[in-house]
Amino acid sequence: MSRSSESTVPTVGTVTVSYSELKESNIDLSGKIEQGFGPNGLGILSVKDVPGYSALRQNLLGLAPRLAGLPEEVKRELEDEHSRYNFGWSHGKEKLESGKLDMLKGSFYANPLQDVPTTNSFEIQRYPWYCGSNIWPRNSLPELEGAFKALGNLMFEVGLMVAYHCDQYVSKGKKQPEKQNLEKILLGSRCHKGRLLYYFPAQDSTTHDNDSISSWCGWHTDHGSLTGLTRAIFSRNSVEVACPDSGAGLYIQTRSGQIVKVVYGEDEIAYQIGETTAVLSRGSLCATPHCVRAPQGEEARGLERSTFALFMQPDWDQKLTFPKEVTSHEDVSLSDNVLTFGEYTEKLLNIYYDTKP
Ligand SMILES: O=C(O)CCC(=O)C(=O)O
Ligand SMILES: [Fe+2]
Repeated sequence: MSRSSESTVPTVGTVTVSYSELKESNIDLSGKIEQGFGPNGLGILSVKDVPGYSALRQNLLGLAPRLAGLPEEVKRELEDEHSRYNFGWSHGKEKLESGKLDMLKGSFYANPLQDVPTTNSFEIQRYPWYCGSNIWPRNSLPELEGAFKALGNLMFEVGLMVAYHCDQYVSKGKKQPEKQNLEKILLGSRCHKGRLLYYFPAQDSTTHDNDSISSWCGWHTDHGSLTGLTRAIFSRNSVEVACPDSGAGLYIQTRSGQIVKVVYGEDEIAYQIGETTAVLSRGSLCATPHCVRAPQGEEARGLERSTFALFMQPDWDQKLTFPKEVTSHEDVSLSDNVLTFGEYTEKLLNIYYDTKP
Protein backbone atom coordinates (compact mmCIF):
# COMPACT_ATOMS: atom_id res chain seq x y z
CA MET A 1 0.00 0.00 0.00
CA SER A 2 1.47 3.35 -0.78
CA ARG A 3 -0.26 6.53 0.13
CA SER A 4 1.43 9.90 -0.17
CA SER A 5 1.16 12.60 2.45
CA GLU A 6 -1.76 14.99 2.40
CA SER A 7 -1.86 18.31 4.19
CA THR A 8 -5.59 18.04 4.85
CA VAL A 9 -5.62 14.82 6.86
CA PRO A 10 -8.18 15.28 9.68
CA THR A 11 -7.50 14.36 13.30
CA VAL A 12 -10.25 12.25 14.84
CA GLY A 13 -10.82 11.00 18.39
CA THR A 14 -11.68 7.34 18.98
CA VAL A 15 -15.09 6.11 20.13
CA THR A 16 -14.63 5.57 23.87
CA VAL A 17 -16.21 3.03 26.22
CA SER A 18 -15.72 3.09 29.96
CA TYR A 19 -14.40 0.03 31.73
CA SER A 20 -17.42 -0.03 34.06
CA GLU A 21 -19.78 -0.32 31.06
CA LEU A 22 -17.59 -2.82 29.27
CA LYS A 23 -17.43 -5.32 32.11
CA GLU A 24 -21.24 -5.57 32.30
CA SER A 25 -22.37 -8.39 30.04
CA ASN A 26 -25.98 -7.16 30.29
CA ILE A 27 -25.33 -3.70 28.87
CA ASP A 28 -25.96 -3.45 25.13
CA LEU A 29 -22.85 -1.83 23.65
CA SER A 30 -23.57 -2.84 20.07
CA GLY A 31 -24.13 0.83 19.12
CA LYS A 32 -20.63 1.73 20.34
CA ILE A 33 -19.11 -1.37 18.73
CA GLU A 34 -20.77 -0.49 15.44
CA GLN A 35 -19.60 3.13 15.73
CA GLY A 36 -16.01 1.98 16.33
CA PHE A 37 -15.67 -1.22 14.32
CA GLY A 38 -18.70 -1.33 11.99
CA PRO A 39 -18.83 -0.49 8.28
CA ASN A 40 -18.75 3.27 8.92
CA GLY A 41 -16.41 3.17 11.91
CA LEU A 42 -12.76 4.17 12.15
CA GLY A 43 -11.79 0.61 13.04
CA ILE A 44 -10.56 1.57 16.49
CA LEU A 45 -12.21 1.95 19.87
CA SER A 46 -10.68 2.93 23.20
CA VAL A 47 -11.45 1.91 26.77
CA LYS A 48 -11.09 4.44 29.58
CA ASP A 49 -10.89 4.18 33.38
CA VAL A 50 -9.29 0.72 33.49
CA PRO A 51 -8.18 0.23 37.12
CA GLY A 52 -4.40 0.02 37.48
CA TYR A 53 -3.67 0.60 33.80
CA SER A 54 -1.84 3.94 33.91
CA ALA A 55 0.92 2.79 36.26
CA LEU A 56 1.46 -0.47 34.34
CA ARG A 57 1.78 1.47 31.06
CA GLN A 58 4.28 3.92 32.53
CA ASN A 59 6.31 1.06 34.01
CA LEU A 60 6.62 -0.94 30.83
CA LEU A 61 7.06 1.88 28.31
CA GLY A 62 9.78 3.41 30.48
CA LEU A 63 11.78 0.21 30.00
CA ALA A 64 11.78 0.38 26.19
CA PRO A 65 14.61 2.97 25.86
CA ARG A 66 16.60 1.06 28.48
CA LEU A 67 16.22 -2.21 26.58
CA ALA A 68 17.15 -0.59 23.27
CA GLY A 69 20.17 1.02 24.94
CA LEU A 70 21.66 -2.27 26.17
CA PRO A 71 25.01 -3.21 24.61
CA GLU A 72 24.69 -4.84 21.18
CA GLU A 73 26.14 -8.15 22.38
CA VAL A 74 23.57 -8.33 25.19
CA LYS A 75 20.71 -7.68 22.77
CA ARG A 76 22.13 -10.29 20.40
CA GLU A 77 21.75 -12.88 23.15
CA LEU A 78 18.06 -11.98 23.33
CA GLU A 79 17.53 -12.74 19.62
CA ASP A 80 15.86 -15.91 18.38
CA GLU A 81 16.48 -16.58 14.71
CA HIS A 82 14.67 -19.94 14.84
CA SER A 83 11.33 -18.21 15.61
CA ARG A 84 12.14 -15.68 12.88
CA TYR A 85 12.72 -13.14 15.64
CA ASN A 86 9.19 -13.54 16.98
CA PHE A 87 10.50 -14.09 20.50
CA GLY A 88 12.90 -11.72 22.22
CA TRP A 89 14.75 -8.81 20.58
CA SER A 90 14.29 -7.94 16.91
CA HIS A 91 15.92 -5.06 15.07
CA GLY A 92 16.57 -4.74 11.36
CA LYS A 93 15.10 -8.16 10.57
CA GLU A 94 11.69 -7.25 9.20
CA LYS A 95 11.13 -5.68 5.79
CA LEU A 96 9.37 -2.36 5.30
CA GLU A 97 6.84 -1.50 2.58
CA SER A 98 9.79 -0.47 0.42
CA GLY A 99 11.40 -3.92 0.80
CA LYS A 100 14.29 -2.43 2.81
CA LEU A 101 15.09 -3.78 6.27
CA ASP A 102 13.39 -1.85 9.06
CA MET A 103 16.16 -0.14 11.04
CA LEU A 104 13.82 2.52 12.44
CA LYS A 105 12.49 0.55 15.39
CA GLY A 106 13.44 -2.26 17.71
CA SER A 107 10.87 -4.70 19.11
CA PHE A 108 10.74 -7.12 21.97
CA TYR A 109 8.27 -9.99 21.52
CA ALA A 110 6.89 -12.36 24.15
CA ASN A 111 3.69 -14.19 25.00
CA PRO A 112 2.61 -12.36 28.18
CA LEU A 113 0.26 -15.18 29.22
CA GLN A 114 2.43 -18.31 28.82
CA ASP A 115 6.21 -18.68 28.96
CA VAL A 116 6.07 -22.15 27.40
CA PRO A 117 2.89 -22.51 25.31
CA THR A 118 3.61 -26.14 24.37
CA THR A 119 6.18 -28.87 24.99
CA ASN A 120 5.12 -30.84 21.90
CA SER A 121 8.28 -30.98 19.76
CA PHE A 122 6.35 -31.41 16.50
CA GLU A 123 4.42 -28.20 17.17
CA ILE A 124 7.59 -26.33 18.18
CA GLN A 125 9.23 -27.35 14.87
CA ARG A 126 6.15 -26.56 12.81
CA TYR A 127 5.25 -23.15 14.23
CA PRO A 128 8.35 -21.84 16.06
CA TRP A 129 7.08 -18.23 15.88
CA TYR A 130 4.24 -19.15 18.25
CA CYS A 131 5.23 -22.41 19.93
CA GLY A 132 8.67 -21.31 21.10
CA SER A 133 9.37 -20.13 24.64
CA ASN A 134 9.74 -16.61 25.95
CA ILE A 135 13.24 -15.14 26.31
CA TRP A 136 13.65 -12.69 29.19
CA PRO A 137 16.68 -10.47 29.94
CA ARG A 138 16.79 -11.81 33.48
CA ASN A 139 20.29 -10.45 34.11
CA SER A 140 20.43 -7.30 31.99
CA LEU A 141 16.91 -5.90 32.59
CA PRO A 142 15.19 -8.07 35.20
CA GLU A 143 12.23 -5.69 35.62
CA LEU A 144 11.08 -6.28 32.05
CA GLU A 145 9.44 -9.68 32.59
CA GLY A 146 7.07 -8.59 35.38
CA ALA A 147 6.19 -5.28 33.73
CA PHE A 148 5.53 -6.93 30.34
CA LYS A 149 3.38 -9.69 31.80
CA ALA A 150 1.40 -7.34 34.07
CA LEU A 151 0.44 -4.94 31.26
CA GLY A 152 -0.08 -7.75 28.74
CA ASN A 153 -2.41 -9.63 31.09
CA LEU A 154 -4.48 -6.54 31.89
CA MET A 155 -4.83 -5.59 28.21
CA PHE A 156 -5.83 -9.19 27.49
CA GLU A 157 -8.56 -9.20 30.17
CA VAL A 158 -10.00 -5.92 28.85
CA GLY A 159 -9.64 -7.17 25.25
CA LEU A 160 -11.73 -10.24 26.11
CA MET A 161 -14.50 -7.91 27.29
CA VAL A 162 -14.27 -6.02 24.00
CA ALA A 163 -14.43 -9.37 22.17
CA TYR A 164 -17.56 -10.38 24.14
CA HIS A 165 -19.35 -7.19 23.03
CA CYS A 166 -18.11 -7.67 19.44
CA ASP A 167 -19.74 -11.14 19.49
CA GLN A 168 -22.98 -9.64 20.76
CA TYR A 169 -22.91 -7.12 17.91
CA VAL A 170 -22.11 -9.72 15.23
CA SER A 171 -24.82 -12.14 16.42
CA LYS A 172 -27.50 -9.43 16.62
CA GLY A 173 -30.28 -10.25 14.22
CA LYS A 174 -28.99 -13.80 13.73
CA LYS A 175 -31.16 -16.69 14.91
CA GLN A 176 -28.26 -18.86 16.04
CA PRO A 177 -25.37 -17.47 18.10
CA GLU A 178 -22.00 -17.90 16.36
CA LYS A 179 -20.40 -21.23 17.20
CA GLN A 180 -16.89 -19.86 16.89
CA ASN A 181 -17.19 -16.62 18.73
CA LEU A 182 -14.26 -14.30 19.16
CA GLU A 183 -14.19 -14.35 22.94
CA LYS A 184 -14.09 -18.16 23.05
CA ILE A 185 -11.38 -18.36 20.38
CA LEU A 186 -9.18 -15.88 22.24
CA LEU A 187 -9.78 -17.48 25.63
CA GLY A 188 -8.65 -20.88 24.34
CA SER A 189 -5.60 -19.66 22.43
CA ARG A 190 -1.92 -20.12 23.31
CA CYS A 191 -0.84 -17.69 20.58
CA HIS A 192 -1.10 -14.21 22.07
CA LYS A 193 1.87 -11.96 21.45
CA GLY A 194 3.00 -8.76 23.12
CA ARG A 195 5.35 -6.39 21.28
CA LEU A 196 7.21 -3.65 23.10
CA LEU A 197 8.21 -1.16 20.42
CA TYR A 198 10.98 1.40 20.54
CA TYR A 199 11.34 3.88 17.67
CA PHE A 200 14.92 5.13 17.50
CA PRO A 201 15.42 8.90 17.27
CA ALA A 202 16.16 10.33 13.85
CA GLN A 203 19.83 11.27 13.71
CA ASP A 204 19.10 13.88 11.10
CA SER A 205 16.02 14.89 9.19
CA THR A 206 17.08 12.92 6.13
CA THR A 207 17.08 9.55 7.94
CA HIS A 208 13.34 9.16 7.56
CA ASP A 209 11.28 9.55 4.46
CA ASN A 210 9.76 12.53 6.24
CA ASP A 211 7.18 13.44 3.69
CA SER A 212 5.35 10.18 4.01
CA ILE A 213 2.57 9.44 6.52
CA SER A 214 4.03 5.99 7.03
CA SER A 215 7.56 7.27 7.76
CA TRP A 216 7.99 5.35 11.07
CA CYS A 217 5.86 2.26 10.56
CA GLY A 218 4.54 1.24 7.14
CA TRP A 219 0.89 0.72 6.19
CA HIS A 220 -0.39 -2.70 7.28
CA THR A 221 -3.27 -4.54 8.87
CA ASP A 222 -2.50 -6.73 11.86
CA HIS A 223 -3.19 -10.35 10.98
CA GLY A 224 -4.50 -11.50 14.38
CA SER A 225 -7.96 -10.93 15.85
CA LEU A 226 -7.82 -7.89 18.07
CA THR A 227 -4.83 -5.62 18.80
CA GLY A 228 -4.61 -3.70 22.06
CA LEU A 229 -2.48 -0.53 21.85
CA THR A 230 -1.16 1.83 24.50
CA ARG A 231 -0.78 5.49 23.67
CA ALA A 232 2.88 5.97 22.87
CA ILE A 233 5.31 7.87 25.11
CA PHE A 234 7.75 10.26 23.44
CA SER A 235 11.04 10.88 25.20
CA ARG A 236 14.50 12.39 24.76
CA ASN A 237 17.38 10.60 26.47
CA SER A 238 14.72 8.53 28.30
CA VAL A 239 13.03 11.64 29.77
CA GLU A 240 9.36 11.88 28.77
CA VAL A 241 8.51 14.94 26.66
CA ALA A 242 5.40 16.15 24.85
CA CYS A 243 5.63 15.44 21.13
CA PRO A 244 6.46 18.76 19.42
CA ASP A 245 4.80 17.70 16.16
CA SER A 246 1.03 17.14 16.28
CA GLY A 247 1.28 15.33 12.95
CA ALA A 248 3.33 12.48 14.43
CA GLY A 249 1.62 9.27 15.53
CA LEU A 250 -0.96 6.71 14.46
CA TYR A 251 -2.90 7.03 11.20
CA ILE A 252 -5.75 4.84 10.01
CA GLN A 253 -7.45 4.30 6.70
CA THR A 254 -11.19 4.21 7.34
CA ARG A 255 -13.65 1.80 5.77
CA SER A 256 -14.52 4.48 3.20
CA GLY A 257 -10.86 4.90 2.25
CA GLN A 258 -10.23 8.19 4.03
CA ILE A 259 -6.93 8.63 5.90
CA VAL A 260 -7.24 10.15 9.37
CA LYS A 261 -4.90 10.79 12.28
CA VAL A 262 -6.30 9.06 15.34
CA VAL A 263 -5.97 10.35 18.90
CA TYR A 264 -6.96 8.90 22.28
CA GLY A 265 -6.16 9.64 25.91
CA GLU A 266 -2.93 8.48 27.53
CA ASP A 267 -4.95 6.53 30.08
CA GLU A 268 -7.04 4.73 27.46
CA ILE A 269 -6.35 1.37 25.84
CA ALA A 270 -7.16 1.33 22.13
CA TYR A 271 -8.29 -1.82 20.29
CA GLN A 272 -8.13 -2.40 16.55
CA ILE A 273 -9.53 -5.22 14.44
CA GLY A 274 -7.15 -7.69 12.79
CA GLU A 275 -7.64 -9.71 9.60
CA THR A 276 -8.61 -12.93 11.34
CA THR A 277 -11.64 -11.27 12.92
CA ALA A 278 -12.71 -9.99 9.51
CA VAL A 279 -12.41 -13.56 8.18
CA LEU A 280 -14.27 -15.21 11.07
CA SER A 281 -17.03 -12.58 11.21
CA ARG A 282 -17.50 -12.81 7.43
CA GLY A 283 -16.77 -9.11 7.14
CA SER A 284 -19.18 -7.80 9.82
CA LEU A 285 -16.09 -6.46 11.55
CA CYS A 286 -13.46 -5.06 9.18
CA ALA A 287 -9.70 -5.11 9.65
CA THR A 288 -8.01 -1.75 10.27
CA PRO A 289 -5.17 -0.53 7.99
CA HIS A 290 -2.81 1.71 9.97
CA CYS A 291 0.68 3.23 10.03
CA VAL A 292 2.82 5.58 12.14
CA ARG A 293 4.19 8.94 11.08
CA ALA A 294 7.50 10.19 12.49
CA PRO A 295 7.78 13.72 13.88
CA GLN A 296 9.25 16.24 11.47
CA GLY A 297 11.43 19.33 11.80
CA GLU A 298 14.39 20.42 13.91
CA GLU A 299 12.59 19.73 17.19
CA ALA A 300 12.18 16.09 16.23
CA ARG A 301 15.92 15.55 16.62
CA GLY A 302 16.65 13.04 19.35
CA LEU A 303 12.98 12.20 19.88
CA GLU A 304 12.27 8.52 20.62
CA ARG A 305 8.87 6.79 20.82
CA SER A 306 7.91 3.81 22.98
CA THR A 307 4.69 1.86 22.84
CA PHE A 308 3.19 -1.59 23.39
CA ALA A 309 0.92 -3.70 21.20
CA LEU A 310 -0.88 -6.83 22.34
CA PHE A 311 -1.81 -9.04 19.40
CA MET A 312 -4.70 -11.20 20.56
CA GLN A 313 -4.74 -14.11 18.13
CA PRO A 314 -6.41 -17.48 17.58
CA ASP A 315 -4.57 -20.68 18.39
CA TRP A 316 -2.08 -21.92 15.78
CA ASP A 317 -4.44 -24.83 14.97
CA GLN A 318 -7.49 -22.63 14.43
CA LYS A 319 -8.87 -23.22 10.94
CA LEU A 320 -9.64 -20.12 8.92
CA THR A 321 -11.85 -20.30 5.85
CA PHE A 322 -11.03 -17.31 3.70
CA PRO A 323 -14.18 -16.04 2.03
CA LYS A 324 -13.72 -14.34 -1.32
CA GLU A 325 -15.32 -11.07 -0.27
CA VAL A 326 -13.03 -10.42 2.71
CA THR A 327 -9.91 -8.68 1.55
CA SER A 328 -6.69 -9.82 3.14
CA HIS A 329 -3.05 -9.21 2.29
CA GLU A 330 -3.13 -8.73 -1.47
CA ASP A 331 0.25 -10.39 -1.82
CA VAL A 332 -0.68 -13.69 -0.14
CA SER A 333 -2.07 -16.45 -2.27
CA LEU A 334 -5.06 -17.97 -0.51
CA SER A 335 -5.89 -20.45 -3.20
CA ASP A 336 -6.19 -23.19 -0.55
CA ASN A 337 -8.97 -21.19 1.10
CA VAL A 338 -8.68 -23.11 4.38
CA LEU A 339 -5.53 -22.49 6.40
CA THR A 340 -4.70 -22.79 10.06
CA PHE A 341 -3.77 -19.52 11.74
CA GLY A 342 -0.20 -20.86 12.08
CA GLU A 343 -0.03 -21.56 8.32
CA TYR A 344 -1.46 -18.16 7.46
CA THR A 345 1.16 -16.52 9.69
CA GLU A 346 3.90 -18.50 7.92
CA LYS A 347 2.81 -17.09 4.56
CA LEU A 348 3.06 -13.56 5.95
CA LEU A 349 6.45 -14.19 7.56
CA ASN A 350 7.72 -15.39 4.17
CA ILE A 351 6.90 -11.93 2.84
CA TYR A 352 8.19 -9.79 5.68
CA TYR A 353 11.35 -11.70 6.65
CA ASP A 354 14.22 -12.88 4.49
CA THR A 355 15.42 -15.61 6.80
CA LYS A 356 13.87 -19.04 7.08
CA PRO A 357 14.30 -21.15 10.24
O1 LIG B 1 3.64 1.96 16.98
C1 LIG B 1 2.42 1.92 16.93
O2 LIG B 1 1.69 2.76 17.48
C2 LIG B 1 1.72 0.81 16.14
C3 LIG B 1 2.57 -0.41 15.94
C4 LIG B 1 1.88 -1.42 15.08
O3 LIG B 1 1.02 -1.09 14.31
C5 LIG B 1 2.24 -2.86 15.16
O4 LIG B 1 3.18 -3.21 15.88
O5 LIG B 1 1.57 -3.67 14.49
FE1 LIG C 1 -0.08 -2.82 13.58
